[in-house]
Amino acid sequence: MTTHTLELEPLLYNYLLSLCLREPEILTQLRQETTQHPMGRMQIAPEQGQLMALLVQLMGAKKTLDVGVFTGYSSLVVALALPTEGKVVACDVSEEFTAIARRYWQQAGVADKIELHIAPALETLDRLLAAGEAETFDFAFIDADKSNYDNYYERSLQLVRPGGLIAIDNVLWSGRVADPQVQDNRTKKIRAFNHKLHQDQRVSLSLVPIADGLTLALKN
Ligand SMILES: C[S@@+](CC[C@H](N)C(=O)[O-])C[C@H]1O[C@@H](n2cnc3c(N)ncnc32)[C@H](O)[C@@H]1O
Repeated sequence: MTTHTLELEPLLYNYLLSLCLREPEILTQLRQETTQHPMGRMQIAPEQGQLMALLVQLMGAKKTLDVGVFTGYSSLVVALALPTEGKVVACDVSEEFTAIARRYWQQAGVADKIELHIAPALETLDRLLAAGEAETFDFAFIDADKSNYDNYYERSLQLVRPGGLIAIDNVLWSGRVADPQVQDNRTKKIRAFNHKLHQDQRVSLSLVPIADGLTLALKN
């Protein structure tokens, strides 16, 4: 979901973008088209996408998970950073949103790297585990329905190899997690999830205050 990095003043945020962003034209086109979409705010921020691409490159990742595709920014930015033989297993429930993603994957020439599963992500992740794919993934990005974050995290923790990375989006939830007055279910779920990860000795942890907050959990 797009939120400007932290509460940066627009002047500083635009400065940051102007000096850090190296967004390929195809991603700029996708971002601009998605901005016009009624649900466009669900798209990740471009500086966050660039960080994810850098992490994938740094790890030499080949096999990745994208939980929550929408119009395809996160899957496309990762697919572009993968080697030719790389693969993204992408999960979403919406044919309508992912039709846009598919169009951009084709245009970018990475459609054959991306395997889209239209089904509740939990079912897809369980099918991957049942098919013996535990510990075969290098990287997972979690950005679907917040009520299932813990389930997606637990499945991803089984699916990534030791030394694999799980990135979880929206963990700062526009600041609502820090406001004790906010007690809706989604906020409470994210808050509880953040507490759990803080204690979770199975991973090394960093909560990166980029966009809407991106937790990085490295499987020990
Ligand atoms: C925040 S958007 C993902 C944004 C995307 N990562 C990007 O870079 O633009 C969340 C997506 O999760 C999908 N979603 C919601 N519930 C889901 C579920 N149970 N299983 C799989 N996908 C789901 C929605 O259809 C939506 O496309």
